[in-house]
Amino acid sequence: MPASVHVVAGVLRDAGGRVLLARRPVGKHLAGLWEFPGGKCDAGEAPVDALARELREELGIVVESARPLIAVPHRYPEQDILLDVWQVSAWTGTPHPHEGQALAWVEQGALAQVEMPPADRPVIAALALPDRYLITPAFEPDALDELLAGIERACRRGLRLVQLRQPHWPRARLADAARRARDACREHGARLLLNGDVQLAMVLGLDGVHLPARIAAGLAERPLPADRWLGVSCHDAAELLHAVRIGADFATLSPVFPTPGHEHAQALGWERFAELVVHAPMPVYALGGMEGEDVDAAWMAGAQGIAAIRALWS
Ligand SMILES: Nc1nc2c([nH]c(=O)n2[C@H]2C[C@H](O)[C@@H](COP(=O)(O)OP(=O)(O)OP(=O)(O)O)O2)c(=O)[nH]1
Ligand SMILES: [Mg+2]
Repeated sequence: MPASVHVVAGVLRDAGGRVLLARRPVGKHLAGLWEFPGGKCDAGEAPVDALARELREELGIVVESARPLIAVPHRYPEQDILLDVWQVSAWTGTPHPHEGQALAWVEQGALAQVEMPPADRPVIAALALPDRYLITPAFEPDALDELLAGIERACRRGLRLVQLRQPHWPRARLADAARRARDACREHGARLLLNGDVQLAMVLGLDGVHLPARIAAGLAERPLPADRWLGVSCHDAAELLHAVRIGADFATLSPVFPTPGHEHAQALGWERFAELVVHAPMPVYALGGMEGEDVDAAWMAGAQGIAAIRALWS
């Protein structure tokens, strides 16, 4: 089988946060579909250089600053590609269609309705997810108020994705906590996922669920509708593959570094983390021993960002 084609593409946003899409010209692979501008890396060309060249050729702009967003391996009947998408945060010049292609600035929330190539699905998820994912620390059931105060504080500090995780709480108490956490998160425009309990998450109208690997392992298909978020905890290549199979929107992969309570687990390190993530066609958060300042390292290793308990709680 031929090696996969490395394709780089850029996400450009206007002042209102809309994203630039280009229409693939007639006669090309996937003609007529809307894509993030970009194209194939030349032999031996670094991805960041290919990105700059493609955006100069196709749009007439000069990239000043960019960082990796997500790389999606995808198998088309015609060829395998690695769709390597970058967030372009600064450029000079004004994007013009240098190759006769139609251009459009599209609201982030409307991207899912646009006809894009199938490889772009996970990119839309990556754009909708933040770069920090808070997992709540363990509390005693009688410390519900303290837990909620912490969630409030986290939301006020700008956290926009929260996993409520209290695996040992009685269900009624957990339901109380989830209801109140849901309202607190909503008020701040943050999303709340419940660890482990699909049914309770649906009954309470939460934004989604996060499944431990052992629960995900027992599923053959996605356990909740497409309009909710499904995250899965993964620790190796097989678990990532299974998460993709059951239609997860994103995963955590851990432990990147050793953490208290998980001393027995072999830490991956960034290098192994990156090797695993590049095969996963979904956003993956780095988890395990993360500090706030690890976000950049996580991006460079192909992650969506970091997931953490301790570092994002206080
Ligand atoms: N640029 C881009 N390509 C995408 C996206 N999604 C997706 O599946 N692709 C696929 C379509 C093509 O098979 C491949 C990109 O090839 P291309 O034809 O645009 O490459 P290129 O710009 O270098 O054009 P050419 O010189 O080969 O004509 O990646 C996307 O969002 N942006
Ligand atoms: Mg192109």
